[in-house]
Amino acid sequence: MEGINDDSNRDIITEAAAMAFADPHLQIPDRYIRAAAAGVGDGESLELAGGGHGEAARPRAPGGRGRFAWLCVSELGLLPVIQKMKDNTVQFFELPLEDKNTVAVRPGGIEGFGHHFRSSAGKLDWAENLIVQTQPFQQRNLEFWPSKPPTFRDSIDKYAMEMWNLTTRLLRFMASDLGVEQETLLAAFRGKRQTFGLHRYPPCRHPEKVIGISLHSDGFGLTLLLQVNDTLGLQVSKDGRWHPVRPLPGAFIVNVGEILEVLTNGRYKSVFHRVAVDAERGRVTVVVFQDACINGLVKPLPELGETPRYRAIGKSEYFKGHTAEVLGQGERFIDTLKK
Ligand SMILES: O=C(O)CCC(=O)C(=O)O
Ligand SMILES: [Fe+2]
Repeated sequence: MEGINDDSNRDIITEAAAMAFADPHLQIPDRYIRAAAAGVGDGESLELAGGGHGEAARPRAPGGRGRFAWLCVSELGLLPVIQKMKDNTVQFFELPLEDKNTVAVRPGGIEGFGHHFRSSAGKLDWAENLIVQTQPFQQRNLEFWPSKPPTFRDSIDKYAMEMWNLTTRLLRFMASDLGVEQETLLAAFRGKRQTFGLHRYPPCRHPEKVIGISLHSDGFGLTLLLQVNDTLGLQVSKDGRWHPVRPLPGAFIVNVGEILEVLTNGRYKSVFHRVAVDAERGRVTVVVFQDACINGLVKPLPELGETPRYRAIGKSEYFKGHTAEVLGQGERFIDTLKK
């Protein structure tokens, strides 16, 4: 299977990639970024693959407007915080079930440990997850923050802060790309929810019978995904085929959520993805979701100066609609908002 970040895909470099190098506000040192673009979604999407070690490859052929759907940025000096988060996540999942169940999700609840995603694709769900809300600070519910391993809460706290910092850098870059004031985009995300999804996909000797997470697109604004190990699993849908996203050491995968698609009036696309399970090796990921809205509404940024392609909708109605989307059905709630 062709991977979206394979060399064969590296010739579709967009304007946005070029801007990643040019924008001083992003403050990502050149050496940490190699730009590569991948034809995710409609073929114009952008991927920045974080190398972190080698020389930065300059964008080769700036072309069309940058719509970035999938982006990797490397370490940014966060290494100790990232490493601690990875270690503690693995240690948590290795605990006996009774320990993990001290923070078990309650009936009808969202936060906590358990099996959070139910597939409708006729396959067995093969994952365990811990979901906790980390921002706003006042909404933290420490009942669901594991006390084992002992440094876990501190790791989550520090990682939460760093992921918000990274989000603001990315949003500044996106604002430049979109031609709006940075504050316009930042304001849509500032003070909104930040939620952690920690996932473990154990190996399965019959991988074709199980699924880690079924086909879906993310419902929040921005997703920052960190792979703890290099087991393959994440796949992106493009042109009716599934493409594996190969993990790059020291890199995040940044995924555009449906709310960001609406905010950008469809310029950035939210992509369908799913998680397959490996026959031999387990896989662990740390996923951070950043929520966004404009004065309680999900709608295109008026500052874009464009005719809105999606109708405005209240936040709670949006989440009701998105949650009702059936995993694995390949339908997106935001498509029903299109004018
Ligand atoms: O674990 C992964 O690679 C992806 C998880 C994911 O898609 C999600 O949490 O929304
Ligand atoms: Fe996802």
